[in-house]
Amino acid sequence: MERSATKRKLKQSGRSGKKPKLAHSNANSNANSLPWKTVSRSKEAWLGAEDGILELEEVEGVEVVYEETEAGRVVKFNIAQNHEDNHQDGGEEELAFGTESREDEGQAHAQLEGIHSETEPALELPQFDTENLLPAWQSYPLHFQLLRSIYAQKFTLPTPIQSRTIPVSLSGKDVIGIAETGSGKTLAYGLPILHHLLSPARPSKSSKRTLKALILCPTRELALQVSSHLNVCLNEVDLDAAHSSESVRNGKKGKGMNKQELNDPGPSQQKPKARSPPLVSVAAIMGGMSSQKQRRILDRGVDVLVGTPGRLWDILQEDDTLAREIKNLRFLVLDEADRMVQAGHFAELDHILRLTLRSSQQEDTDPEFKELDKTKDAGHAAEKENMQTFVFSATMNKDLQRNLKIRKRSKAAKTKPASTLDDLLLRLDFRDPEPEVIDLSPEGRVVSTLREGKIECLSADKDVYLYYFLLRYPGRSLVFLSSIDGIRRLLPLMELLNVNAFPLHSQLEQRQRLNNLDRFKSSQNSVLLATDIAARGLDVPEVDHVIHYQIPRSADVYVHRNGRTARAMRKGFSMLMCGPDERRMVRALLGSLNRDESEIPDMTIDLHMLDKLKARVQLAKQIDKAQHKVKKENYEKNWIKEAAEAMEIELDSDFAASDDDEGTVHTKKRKDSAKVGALKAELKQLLAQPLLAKGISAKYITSGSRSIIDDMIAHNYHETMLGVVKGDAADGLVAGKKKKKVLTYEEWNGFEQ
Ligand SMILES: Nc1ncnc2c1ncn2[C@@H]1O[C@H](COP(=O)(O)OP(=O)(O)OP(=O)(O)O)[C@@H](O)[C@H]1O
Repeated sequence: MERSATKRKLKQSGRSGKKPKLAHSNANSNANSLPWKTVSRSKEAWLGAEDGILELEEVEGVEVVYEETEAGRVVKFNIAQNHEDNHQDGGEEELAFGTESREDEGQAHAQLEGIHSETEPALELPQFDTENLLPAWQSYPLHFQLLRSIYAQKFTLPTPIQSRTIPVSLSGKDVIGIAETGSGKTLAYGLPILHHLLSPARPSKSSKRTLKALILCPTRELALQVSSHLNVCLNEVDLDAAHSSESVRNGKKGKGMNKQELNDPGPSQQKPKARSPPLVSVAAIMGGMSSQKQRRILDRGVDVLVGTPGRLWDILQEDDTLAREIKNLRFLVLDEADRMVQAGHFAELDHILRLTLRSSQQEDTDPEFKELDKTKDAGHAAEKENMQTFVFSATMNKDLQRNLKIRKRSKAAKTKPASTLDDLLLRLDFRDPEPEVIDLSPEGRVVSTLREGKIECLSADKDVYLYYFLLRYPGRSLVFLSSIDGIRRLLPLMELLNVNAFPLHSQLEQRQRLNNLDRFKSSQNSVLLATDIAARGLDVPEVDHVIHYQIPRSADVYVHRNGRTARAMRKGFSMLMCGPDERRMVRALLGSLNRDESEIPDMTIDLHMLDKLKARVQLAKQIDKAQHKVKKENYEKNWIKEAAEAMEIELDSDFAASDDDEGTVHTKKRKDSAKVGALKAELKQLLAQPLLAKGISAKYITSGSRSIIDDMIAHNYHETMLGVVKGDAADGLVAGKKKKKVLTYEEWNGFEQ
């Protein structure tokens, strides 16, 4: 049974004592056909604990029956019809990949029976006391559920891109939004979409909910993150817990409100008694996860689908219903659109976008999908006309923005396959004759809270400088390398040096990727060695440093990599490691951002300390080489033997002789591992020795040419490098270079530092 992998049992209902009425399920029914419900998870959950479990599903009121048949023991499931009883129970959990919010009884019940709960409008809409609790959000007429969530997340002020985008989107316009990394673009498009879906229901006769919003993202992590972000806004909020000891009034925290006031917004604004708001279901689909489960979620029907083009196109090729729904979307979002083309999803994205064109734009539509158009009903046709398109990125060139706005779609762009991002975006069929371009990208595309530095060194010395930086400035550091091989080489070195490092690249399994992100996130002093799959959109809170171990291949990549730190107006630091052969690239890269190399100051390096670290790194490299050699020899020998056995051939007498000579082999193996052992012991000793700055005495903290006692008393001593003053990486920048112009968002302070 597919679900047994989770080691959880299906659960019988009836904790209330009443025996549920049972109906035998179809003889062919299997675990997949049961009424699984997805459990809404917190935004952090997918990056959080629980051993990489991404999303949970639960099933209630199911009895497992074993029948002895001639073919053996057969499992059957009986589904209880008494759902009210079932809802009093806990329900069992299972790994899956979709999420739904607000499973109130009526809605879950309706879902089991295939009746959409949007058929009746809500009786009385509850309100939220925006005036007192979120004064800065007062002018945005958002659904109370969203406001409650915004309040619970302590988003006191809308970010600039949110305050510009939300009113425009709510008025029905298409938006092309460009704003710096970490500036809250997800909610800039997410809140208007959710508001529309949560707002008083329009009668719906369909038995299953149909897709209303499609959000396309370039990477799996980003797709999961976006769906989690939206689900957090839909989760039931406990305002008591969210602001237990503090309150927000007039944009200030901690003043003048008590718990009772928070949860009791006044007689006219009581919580609803009769009915919860309409259900909104947000699901994520992406490669690397069970397509069967993702299909099941789609079969149940979702309102908002977040996905990567590759997996979505795979599913679409077999799922005409979904293709039809995409043809009738209410919202289409391209998040980090420019990256999607680079991620090798070009063709898939092109196919998907073609589905969203109106008939008048469809001369070149795939014949496979043309048929689908004939089946659309009048209601869908109206939706199709209404589709709102949102294109968001932190990087989008001005020409493209202008062309998108004036919809410069040449005949060639319509008929030829798209070959560049510009072509692709120009294919978008904006329903709005005047899409709104909101460009808030800062000058030079540098986020105001980001400080930048560089280290110029020989390429062969980068490992030592990196190790120096990581020890000198502890924190959460995201190190970008340009190749997976580079990560594979660097990771064992870091491990041997006791650096808390984890890899992230496309050749890891999805679960490993998420686990590593989780481990990186859960330690305050950790290192993520990543390729550019982590460059876009990833919202890992509080990344202190971004390190460009290798120079990014374009200015956009530099901007997005840097965007993993200094998010939501927090401080952040980015460091370029530049080899002699890379200087030209750095100049070109900064030039294309209208910036000068001299704007990025050098880091000061304590050469005495660097020398000490050099010895450690060299030893670690020796160990790694020796271990690698042993592993390689074993692997090759085994591989040849296995291949020979499989092909039933005899090995060369030399090979066989050397193999037969067990004594020699063992002696060699012993020698090799003794060598590795000795080197490891040597490194262990080196790592145990304190790192002392020049002039510091190891024996007497009050002696030496520089005493560290004062630093110790002031709690300002460096924990690993004794005698070095503790400080941020930005404190280690060589002063006197041209200072970067600091741009401030006067209207938005983000989080408190
Ligand atoms: N109004 C707000 N106030 C404070 N923080 C916010 C607000 N809106 C969103 N955030 C937080 O800011 C962080 C960045 O948001 P988000 O991931 O949407 O940024 P982004 O602009 O899409 O970044 P990127 O371009 O790197 O993808 C998130 O942790 C989010 O929860």
